[in-house]
Amino acid sequence: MEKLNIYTFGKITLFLDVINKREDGYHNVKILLHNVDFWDFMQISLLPYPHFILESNLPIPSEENLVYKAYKKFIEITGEKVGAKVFLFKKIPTQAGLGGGSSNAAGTIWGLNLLTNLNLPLRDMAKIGETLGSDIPFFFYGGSAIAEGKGEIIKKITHQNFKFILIFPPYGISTKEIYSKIKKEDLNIHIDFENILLNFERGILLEPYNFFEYIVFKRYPELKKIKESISPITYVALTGTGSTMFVVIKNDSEIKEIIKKLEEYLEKGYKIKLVKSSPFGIKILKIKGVF
Ligand SMILES: C[C@@](CO)(OP(=O)(O)O)[C@H](O)COP(=O)(O)OP(=O)(O)OC[C@H]1O[C@@H](n2ccc(N)nc2=O)[C@H](O)[C@@H]1O
Ligand SMILES: Nc1ncnc2c1ncn2[C@@H]1O[C@H](COP(=O)(O)OP(=O)(O)O)[C@@H](O)[C@H]1O
Repeated sequence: MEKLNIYTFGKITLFLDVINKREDGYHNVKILLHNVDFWDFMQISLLPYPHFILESNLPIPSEENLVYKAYKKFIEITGEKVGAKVFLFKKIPTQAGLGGGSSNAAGTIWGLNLLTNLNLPLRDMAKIGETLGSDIPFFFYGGSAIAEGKGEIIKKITHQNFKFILIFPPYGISTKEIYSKIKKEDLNIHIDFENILLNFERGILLEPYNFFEYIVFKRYPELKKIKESISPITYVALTGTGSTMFVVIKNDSEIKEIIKKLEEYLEKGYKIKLVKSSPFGIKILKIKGVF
C-alpha cells in the first residue's frame, strides 16, 4: 500500500487590495501571496470506498475539517470510488490569515490525485479546491503569485527569498466577519501593483500593504500598537484578515534587536517565529512499504 507524507505550507499576503464587491456577495481582490516555510504535516493513504478516517490534533469534528471536505469534493467531482486515511498534525494556527486550512485542503486533493493515478493537471486540482475556498488554488502553484477574482485566479510570478518574523496573537479572527465590515466608500483608493511587481521581480520588497488593517486594528487596537512599536525599525503588516502579523527582515543584523523588542513588548499568550520564504505551497514525499 502506498502512503504519502505531505507538507502543507502557510502563506502571507505581502500586498492585499480589495477592488470591489461582487453581485454574488464576494469581493474582487488583488493579492501578492507568498509561501513561508512553516507547515502542517499530513500522511495519506487510500482505503476501500467509502471508508474515511481522519486523525488530527485540530479539535473540531472530522466532518467540519477541510481535509474531509476536500476528500468529499475530490470523489464527487472525479467519480473515483476511493476511501482515505489521513493523519493531520497542525502547527499553523487556525483563523490566523496563514491559509492553514486551505493548504491542508490542497494537500489532500493533490495526495488523492497521486494515489489514484488520476494525474489531473494543476489547474484541474485548483478547480476542485476553488469550490471549497477562494484561497485554496494558490497552494497548488505556490511560491509567489498574484491572486485575482475572489482569489482563485492565480498568476505565478518569479519567486523571491525573504525572511520574516511571524507574530501570533493568542486568538483567531473570522475572515467572513472582517469582509462583512467593508464599506463601499472604503473601496475608492487602490495600490500601484505595477510598481510593486517591477520592484518585486528585482528582489526589492516595497512596504507591504493590507486593506483590512483599518478594520482589524479598530477591533483589535493591540495589533495596531504592535505595528507602531516595530515600524520605526522595519515593515510590519497583517496577513489576510489576521490575526497573524509579519515583520520583514531587511538585514539579518536586525533580527536580534527585533526579537528582543517583541519579547519585551508582547503580552502573555503571543508567540513569534522566524521564517523564510518557501518556493512551494505543497511538498509530497512518497513512502513505499507495508503499513
Ligand atoms: C483574506 C484572505 C486573503 O488571502 O485569506 P485569509 O485571511 O482567510 O487567510 C482570503 O481572501 C480569504 O479566502 P478564504 O479564507 O479561502 O475565504 P472563503 O472561505 O472563500 O470565504 C470566506 C468568506 O469571506 C468572504 N470573502 C472571501 C473571499 C473574497 N474574495 N470575498 C469575500 O467576500 C465571503 O463572505 C466568504 O463567505
Ligand atoms: N484543516 C483545517 N485547518 C484549519 N482550519 C480548519 C481546518 N478545517 C476546517 N477549518 C476551519 O476553517 C476556519 C479557518 O481556517 P484557517 O485556514 O485556519 O484560517 P485562515 O483562513 O484565517 O487562514 C476555522 O474556522 C477552522 O475551524
